[in-house]
Amino acid sequence: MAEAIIKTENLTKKYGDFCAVDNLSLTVYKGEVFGLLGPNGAGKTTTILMLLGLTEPTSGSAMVAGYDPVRNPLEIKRKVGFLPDRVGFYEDLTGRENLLYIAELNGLRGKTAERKAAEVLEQVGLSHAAHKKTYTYSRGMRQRLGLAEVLLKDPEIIIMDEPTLGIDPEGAREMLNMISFLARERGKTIMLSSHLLYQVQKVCDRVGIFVKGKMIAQGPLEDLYRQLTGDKFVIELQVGNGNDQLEGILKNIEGVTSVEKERGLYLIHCERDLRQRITEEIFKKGYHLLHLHLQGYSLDDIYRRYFQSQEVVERW
Ligand SMILES: Nc1ncnc2c1ncn2[C@@H]1O[C@H](COP(=O)(O)OP(=O)(O)OP(=O)(O)O)[C@@H](O)[C@H]1O
Repeated sequence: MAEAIIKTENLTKKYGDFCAVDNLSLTVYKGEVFGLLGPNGAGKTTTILMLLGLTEPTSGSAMVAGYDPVRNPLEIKRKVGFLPDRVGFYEDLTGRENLLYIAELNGLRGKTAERKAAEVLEQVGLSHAAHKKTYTYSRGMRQRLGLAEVLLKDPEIIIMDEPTLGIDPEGAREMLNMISFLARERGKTIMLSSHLLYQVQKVCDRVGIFVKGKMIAQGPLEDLYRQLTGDKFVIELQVGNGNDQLEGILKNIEGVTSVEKERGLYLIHCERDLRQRITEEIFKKGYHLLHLHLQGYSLDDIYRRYFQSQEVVERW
């Protein structure tokens, strides 16, 4: 069975009467990428700060890599690397010099420190900029240098607050690839927070969805999607020459459970992925296919359903 490496029970943080994190109970397993997802102000950063022992919970408890962040903040600092959403450096030093400084603070010196700095710079794709002063770095480069700093410590767990925020799409993709690599190839456990749902969904094994301090759902995206829709598959179809018979034709396909029509788009609910079968049938009947799409386990779909329907949010 997978080993829990982060576990919180009824973790709560109040600022006066305002509850920033409300009875959070979550488990993150060793080696997984867990996404803490939700809009701005949902309580993601506050949760991270509690896990790092940087702010005390009002009530509830947390266990991170076997330690209680309130009682053992130094152990947590040793085991957990943290990449904040804005990383600070000594701007007049080069990337490499900044790393050597951090290496020294972590007890690494001389050739060992230099070797390690070169290694992590290589890992984050910054070798070419190692000798440039950090004030010349772009935001994406700063994030990568921040990650290099984290990797110097070789932590068991890496927590990242909005790792792709403000980075161009190419840079964001590279950052996400690095996250995947660190989890899959290096066995790191990664928790990241984000409100950029479509971006991070590809790398997260499981996600927790946060709204107004409450975690309203957690699990693999696929499960969350199924819980929400109750369907296994929904296929969108649009044809150029639809007529009254089409709905009946679609309903008659074996495996189709129901068909809805929404502004010229047919939503075909099916027991399995019937795209090929549907395509064959509509061609056979002489319809012109304009659009055929299997609604995926997209976080955007989940986000829309949870957040944009005020009714649902209130119910939760
Ligand atoms: N020190 C504080 N004092 C009072 N309220 C705070 C404090 N820190 C955070 N909050 C409030 O707690 C709520 C949660 O903030 P938090 O930063 O955890 O959200 P978030 O999900 O990380 O969002 P963002 O991405 O915008 O940082 C917000 O409404 C914020 O204004």
